[in-house]
Amino acid sequence: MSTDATGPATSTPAAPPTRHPNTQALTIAHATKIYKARGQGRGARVTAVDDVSFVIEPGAAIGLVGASGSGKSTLAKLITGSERPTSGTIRFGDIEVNALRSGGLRDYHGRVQMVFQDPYGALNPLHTVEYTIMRPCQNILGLSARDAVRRVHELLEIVGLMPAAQYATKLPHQLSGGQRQRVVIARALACDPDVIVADEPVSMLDVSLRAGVLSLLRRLRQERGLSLLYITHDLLSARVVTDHILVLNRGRIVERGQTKYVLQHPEDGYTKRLLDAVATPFVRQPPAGAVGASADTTAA
Ligand SMILES: Nc1ncnc2c1ncn2[C@@H]1O[C@H](COP(=O)(O)OP(=O)(O)OP(=O)(O)O)[C@@H](O)[C@H]1O
Repeated sequence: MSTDATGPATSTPAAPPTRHPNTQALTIAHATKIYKARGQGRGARVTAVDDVSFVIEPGAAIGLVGASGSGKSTLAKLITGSERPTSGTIRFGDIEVNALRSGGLRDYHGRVQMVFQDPYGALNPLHTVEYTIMRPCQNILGLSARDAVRRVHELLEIVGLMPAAQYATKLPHQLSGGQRQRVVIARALACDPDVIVADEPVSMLDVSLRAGVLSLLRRLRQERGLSLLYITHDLLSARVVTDHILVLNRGRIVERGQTKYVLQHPEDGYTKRLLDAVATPFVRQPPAGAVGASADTTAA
């Protein structure tokens, strides 16, 4: 993986699928993040993440679930290296994320990619789909312009935007929310990451578009061996894409285990309240053909 972000390497051979099996675990050990509290006077502090430890094994899909303000996004920022923990460590294989500086951090971002909540704000309205996805192919993988275009088309097909040529020339405002989120996911896949951290990736989408994006994430994980950290306040969607779940309350993990088991047998009162806030009968016994069972891969 190139550390040179100055532009495409014109002598790079044909754009191959550069996927290599991910063998690295992402290890979060005793991570704590304390901020100065906003608007609460001098010296006031808020502990956004409090002594959190877990491991994302290669190919695992972990759900990080909690109500608003529980610390989910802060934890995502610590994992992607955009914030440093007050104490504790984040490691990817033998890489200590907190110690990375510009070039190392750029390489790390090639391996651990983020998909944000807002597909409307995540894309530059002036850039075509092709240009948006090409840039990481060139900057991080070092592909030539021609090879990057080829890879863009391959990625558009992977995320179900077909025919790729039709979508490549579009601007964001010409796409639905679900299609935009697929472009965001294609961009995240462009540099062939090992891990995707998806922070509420469907919460801003119309309900009718959510199933398609969730099944895409599930399929990508199965087909490409990606590890996934799926962050949400919505236990139903976590059930669709994750095997294991961590429940976060006020920065602390209050419950963890297999997703299906935790949803059926919650032990912590906070998890029970989160579950009560959704359609409990659905969680316990999903009907055939429900969102969680959908194999939809259409470009919603
Ligand atoms: N930069 C910051 N400065 C001060 N406090 C912050 C900062 N970022 C987050 N916090 C506080 O840390 C706590 C956790 O916030 P965080 O955004 O991580 O929660 P969240 O679970 O992602 O919430 P939401 O689902 O609403 O996005 C909150 O009390 C929040 O106000």
